[in-house]
Amino acid sequence: MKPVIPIDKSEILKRYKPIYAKTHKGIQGHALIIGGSYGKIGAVTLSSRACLKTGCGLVTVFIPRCGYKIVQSAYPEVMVLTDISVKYITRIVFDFVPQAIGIGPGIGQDIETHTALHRFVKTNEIPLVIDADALNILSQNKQWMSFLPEKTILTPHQKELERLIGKWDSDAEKIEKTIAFSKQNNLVIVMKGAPTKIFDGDTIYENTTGNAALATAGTGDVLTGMITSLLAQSYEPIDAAIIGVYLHGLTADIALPETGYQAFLASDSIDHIGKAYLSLG
Ligand SMILES: NC(=O)C1=CN([C@@H]2O[C@H](COP(=O)(O)OP(=O)(O)OC[C@H]3O[C@@H](n4cnc5c(N)ncnc54)[C@H](O)[C@@H]3O)[C@@H](O)[C@H]2O)[C@@H](O)CC1
Ligand SMILES: Nc1ncnc2c1ncn2[C@@H]1O[C@H](COP(=O)(O)OP(=O)(O)O)[C@@H](O)[C@H]1O
Ligand SMILES: [Mg+2]
Repeated sequence: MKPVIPIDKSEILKRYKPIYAKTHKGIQGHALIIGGSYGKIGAVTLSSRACLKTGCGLVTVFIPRCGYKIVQSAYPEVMVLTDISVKYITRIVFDFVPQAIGIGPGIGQDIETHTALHRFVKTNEIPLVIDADALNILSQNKQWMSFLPEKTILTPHQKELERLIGKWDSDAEKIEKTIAFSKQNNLVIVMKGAPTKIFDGDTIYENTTGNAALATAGTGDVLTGMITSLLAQSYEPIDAAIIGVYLHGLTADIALPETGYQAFLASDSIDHIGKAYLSLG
């Protein structure tokens, strides 16, 4: 097996592109975040704010109708498109071309959402990040994997990973199965945990930032927004995954002296994205 590559500051500086002084929102990338369902609009709200705070120029969310006022009043900077259905996503339609799409936070597993996801993956060619319940739906329909754009980024936590690749008996077997899954389907796998590992075939990266403060609701939704943002800003999928995971962990390291482990919230992660960027110099 190849040596595991640590994701540290030097690895990030090889990939990070500082902002061009004459840039404008029209070339900073337009990201689309698709997700939310009745009671889980918070997931896509967090994701969309994290996406903006990570630097892309425009962010639109596609959500069920029940989330319209929630997202619009929480974050006026985010644009909102709604499904025809009130509580779940049933048909994904949008009238612009995003540079990247993040799908899954809070999307739920209604049967009509399965159909909507199937229709979406069959036709979508835009760089993609898949998380949460969209991963769980994909796990139940593994034949859809062949529709995904190459190097689509999947961000499973351990349970979601198990649903995707099946159970393992040891850490070594988990790694082997994840490499095989990444290779077979030509995917970037962000295996979330402590620490998070990223698989690009048999090349494995291991994050050096982050701490137990991140063990709280919505931090994964934040990560999805951050990686989608970087993808929309024209980073290669592997670079978007690596920089996203590093900055996300760093938000918790920077916040820790202020919040301690217990009082840290996913929103604190978003609030510290700026300082995480500044630490890159
Ligand atoms: N405010 C919100 O609206 C929130 C919505 N969420 C959404 O809720 C839906 C369900 O997601 P969940 O992940 O909670 O549910 P899942 O059922 O997918 O996963 C949680 C289960 O996995 C187990 N597990 C094992 N190892 C784990 C690990 N390392 N990390 C996390 N869980 C591990 C947990 O104990 C639990 O049984 C998703 O669509 C998600 O986006 C969550 O993100 C929480 C916040
Ligand atoms: N003990 C820990 N140390 C470091 N990172 C952690 C720890 N616990 C959770 N995380 C990170 O927090 C995030 C949790 O994601 P996820 O389980 O999808 O949360 P949610 O679905 O609630 O948004 C992942 O990025 C994971 O790596
Ligand atoms: Mg999650």
